[in-house]
Formats: sequence, structure tokens, C-alpha cells
Amino acid sequence: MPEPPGPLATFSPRNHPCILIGIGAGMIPEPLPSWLQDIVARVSAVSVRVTEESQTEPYLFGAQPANHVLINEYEPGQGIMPHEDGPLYHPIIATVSLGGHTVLRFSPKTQHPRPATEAGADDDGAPPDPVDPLCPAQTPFEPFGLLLEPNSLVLVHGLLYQHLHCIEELTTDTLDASIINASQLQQPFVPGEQRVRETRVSLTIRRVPKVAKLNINRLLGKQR
Ligand SMILES: O=C(O)CCC(=O)C(=O)O
Ligand SMILES: [Fe+2]
Repeated sequence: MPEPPGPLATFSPRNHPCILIGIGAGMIPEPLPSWLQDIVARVSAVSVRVTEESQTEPYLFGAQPANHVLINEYEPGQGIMPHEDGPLYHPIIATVSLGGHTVLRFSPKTQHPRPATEAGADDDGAPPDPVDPLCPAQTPFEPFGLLLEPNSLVLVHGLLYQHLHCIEELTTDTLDASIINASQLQQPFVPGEQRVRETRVSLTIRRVPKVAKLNINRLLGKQR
């Protein structure tokens, strides 16, 4: 692995120290380490067309380069629990996979808004759950997986952003019909194939819109 990244890159999960520089909804700016700059610039310049009907956007994050990279290292058998990435990074996240492959699994976030009583609260006194207009309960889908190959880029955008993703804690992935990007792979699989995991490093590259006007080194009393 290269040198640990500067503070705007955050190191995770579990067995790594986590440098998380954030205050409230903002982040304290710090230049990206040089070894990341080229990757971030190339990913930021990816042009995308989200649907057949939509126009091709010349840049991934709307002409602004990405400014945040989360680095995760996974040994075989490690994964990440089902979660959403939250509003801070909306509407698009881009993940580069290095080293080994993995399977990123998506499942619907079922929403069951609790019925309100006449007083506007339910039995336990809490207000009813708000319904997320981007994720109505009527949009369930069959859970599916994406095989993320080494040196690949995956983009999560739109409705999918509002649902759950995870990586199962496996040492070997069974590649079957639940994997929906089978036709787009460098290394295709035969259904039922077992692919053994190796150490994988993921770079999750995002544009954080709200960056604090603070300098971490000045804050820590260091000159730079
Ligand atoms: O490592 C990955 O590909 C996914 C990581 C992830 O979902 C996250 O850090 O929020
Ligand atoms: Fe995530």
C-alpha cells in the first residue's frame, strides 16, 4: 500500500485507523495526496449518460472535480453491512476497485411508514416516519449483485442511491444469475463459478459540496 493518505481521504474499516476529518455537515479541506490526484482527476472527467433519454454529462460531478476519497481495504472474509451512503454524497458515488474482486449487493430499503394517530403521533408517541419521495415503498426490486472486477469503476446514482448496498463477509463468491453485469465483464464467469477473493482496496470517490473554510494544519498549530 502507498503512504497513508492525507486527511481528505479517510481510512477505514475496522482494522485500520480512521482519519475522519469532519465538522457537522462540512469537511476540513486538505490537498489530496499526489498518488490519488491522477485517479481522482480521471474519474471526475468520466462522462456519463444516466438513461437512454438523458443527455450525456461531460463530467461526473458537474464540472467540479471530486474532493473526497474513502479508502477501504478488505481481506478475504471481510465485508460491509447493508447501508446507504446518506445525503452528504448524493447524487453520485464512484468506486474504483483495486487488487481483488468483490460482489457489491443491492437490496431494497422497504419503507413502512407508521400510521399516524389523530394527534399526529403513533402509539409510542413518536411522529410518523416521513416518506422519502425518492424511495416510495412501492418500488421494491429483487436483490441483485454487481461483480466489481479489479481496476473497474462502478457508479451508483439515482434511485439506487436511496437503497441499501453491502458486501457479504465471504472468502469465495458464487457467481450466479443474481449478478446482473455478467455481460459487461472483462473476465466472464460460468454460472455457479466460485471465485476466491483476494485483498481488495476500494477508492470511493465523491464530491462533498460543503467544505469548511478551515485548514487542519493551522488548526493543529502546524505550518504548511
Ligand atoms: O468498498 C466498496 O466497494 C463499498 C464501500 C462502501 O459502500 C462504503 O464505504 O460506503
Ligand atoms: Fe457505501
